[in-house]
Amino acid sequence: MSLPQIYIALDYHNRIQADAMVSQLDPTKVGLKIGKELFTTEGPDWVTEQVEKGFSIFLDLKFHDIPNTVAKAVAAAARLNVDVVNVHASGGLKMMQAARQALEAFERPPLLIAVTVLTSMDASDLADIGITVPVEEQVLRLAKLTQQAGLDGVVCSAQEAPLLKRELDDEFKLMTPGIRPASAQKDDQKRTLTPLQAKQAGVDFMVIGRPVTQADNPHQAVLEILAELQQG
Ligand SMILES: O=c1ccn([C@@H]2O[C@H](COP(=O)(O)O)[C@@H](O)[C@H]2O)c(=O)[nH]1
Repeated sequence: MSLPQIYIALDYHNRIQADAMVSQLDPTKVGLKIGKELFTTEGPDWVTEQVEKGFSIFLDLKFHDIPNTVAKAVAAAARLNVDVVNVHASGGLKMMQAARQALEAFERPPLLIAVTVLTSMDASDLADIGITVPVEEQVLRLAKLTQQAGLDGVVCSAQEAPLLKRELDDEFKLMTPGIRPASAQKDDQKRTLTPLQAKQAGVDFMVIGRPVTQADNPHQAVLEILAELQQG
């Protein structure tokens, strides 16, 4: 089964808001990205409801812990029949290998990807945590480590897609948040591209949240993004 090109980030506090949004979305056109806030409030049953409606789900819980804990968390996520799960690459090689191994028992495992450098960070944010190399270098380093651990791809900015597609296996998937239509505000995102630019940069999947969820007409906002992508 092929996965949708766009995942809508449902950063809502509870199911009342999220259900209202989901009812405007077409599971044949977009997937849903469920993150920490909604998952913590509504839990796995709400995720299962969305799977049963036919949506492809990216469960974006960004696990980052000791290898044993992450392996068990990733397996628990896979039992929800979601299509994509993730960890933080900065958890290290052994943590990622343990996560990979935990999915071996599944007949149809989700894609397992790792966050490189959050799209809300730039070089000065990296310097704050002691990383003084350019952002692209750090993203590439973590992406190579992720590939070495046998994962399926990374979360990165679309800005890094040309570099990663050049340096890594073409099958290695790129999931890119920080997507902003030209008219949208950047919010807390620092490394952004428009949907069309991201497509032309070679990304596999895009995550789009506020430009859709905060739009006056979310359904129309999705249609406009899909139309933009048809151009490229
Ligand atoms: O590097 C990352 C990793 C994850 N995210 C998540 O994607 C969405 C983006 O939402 P927008 O409203 O389009 O900014 C959000 O849920 C983040 O948790 C990311 O932005 N960057």
